[in-house]
Amino acid sequence: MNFDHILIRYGEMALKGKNRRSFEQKLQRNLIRKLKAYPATKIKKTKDRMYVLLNGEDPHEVMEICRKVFGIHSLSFAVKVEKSEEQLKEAVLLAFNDAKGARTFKISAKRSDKEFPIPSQELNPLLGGHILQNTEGVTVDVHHPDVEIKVEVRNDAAYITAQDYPGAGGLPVGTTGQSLLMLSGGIDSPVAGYLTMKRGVDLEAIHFHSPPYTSERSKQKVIDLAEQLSNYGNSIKVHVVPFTEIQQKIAREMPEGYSMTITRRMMMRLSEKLADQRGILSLTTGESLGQVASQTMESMSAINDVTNYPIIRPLVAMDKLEIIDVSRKIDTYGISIRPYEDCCTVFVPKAPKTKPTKENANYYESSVDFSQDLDKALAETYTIELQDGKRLHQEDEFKDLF
Ligand SMILES: Nc1ncnc2c1ncn2[C@@H]1O[C@H](COP(=O)(O)OP(=O)(O)OP(=O)(O)O)[C@@H](O)[C@H]1O
Repeated sequence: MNFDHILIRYGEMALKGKNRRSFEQKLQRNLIRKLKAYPATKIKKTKDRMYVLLNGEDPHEVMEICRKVFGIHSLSFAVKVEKSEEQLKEAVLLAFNDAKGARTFKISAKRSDKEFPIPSQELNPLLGGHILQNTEGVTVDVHHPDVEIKVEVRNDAAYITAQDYPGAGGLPVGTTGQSLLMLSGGIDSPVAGYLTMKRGVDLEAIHFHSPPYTSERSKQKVIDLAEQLSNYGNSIKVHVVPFTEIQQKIAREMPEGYSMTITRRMMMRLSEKLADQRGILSLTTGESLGQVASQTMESMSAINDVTNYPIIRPLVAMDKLEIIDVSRKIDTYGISIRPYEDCCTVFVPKAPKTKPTKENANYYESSVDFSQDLDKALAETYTIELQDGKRLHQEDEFKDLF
């Protein structure tokens, strides 16, 4: 005997009133897409739940994928069996054994089929006794069990549900619009992307690359990060912007103390232009208050001054250690700490202004025309697409988008 379906419980989505139907449909579509490699699976919706029918696919592999899909509060394996004592016993033991390390359990049986000869009060000790006989060092705890096994004897069959696995939470990706993630090779921006997706946002990413100062390997690192992020949402297009000439011009013609602020302002301008071309309504960054010179209140104000776009900063109130915890959980940490330089670290001034003003930045920029450089960088931008942890398209397939 093995589990034949996975029960999916919604979280916050259940609160969404009138929009609930469209949230459910999005979740269903996202699940179907993520489970493409398991073609026998089917998704079934009932009034307040969803089920993945496994039809012989590996339960644990499918569970791993479902646990990364946003919009799910918790999941459990379940098995449908004939209404016989033998089958019920086998099924509860299967459910108990799935809860690795559980030392205590509780059976909660319900019998809606009153024709079934064993009443619920008798089912609990009967099935519990079977688990006790077939395990060692395990006890029943009806108040705080490690695992609660639910048994429902219905008219058509009996259903046994095993332990709860926590889901990824949040809202189904694609229900709250799109954002352009400014993705560096660092620890923070991939985490910001993950948390933004968790709020139901579909991501595209922009990366500023400065060859030969930054290497192919540093670009590859960013692609690997986006690839990893694509496991959690829809496909992610990474737009790679050649940024060398702009950075050289800043280094040549702007006061050194302001070069970092002005570099960021150019990145913002380019990101806004690209988002606008793509019909995307917000930007997302990995900025967190107070971490580095570019993230003081004054810096953020001077950088933000060049755009009216809403900027999502999911990390703004998080500690570095909290950010690292998330990056470990989502498997981006190992990629982020590869030692390849980012364009900002290559050109970093010895003493960046920690309290720049927008007035000064505007004044310095007004003496040099950057508009053609920005247009050129955008015209030479190319795109790579990642889906479900794999690269989808070659770079030049998207050239005609710009
Ligand atoms: N080369 C880049 N391409 C795209 N976005 C970038 C790049 N460099 C920085 N950013 C954006 O600016 C934000 C702030 O960068 P900064 O270098 O100040 O901070 P950080 O803490 O090092 O961030 P991260 O860990 O994400 O690199 C990043 O989180 C990212 O969103």
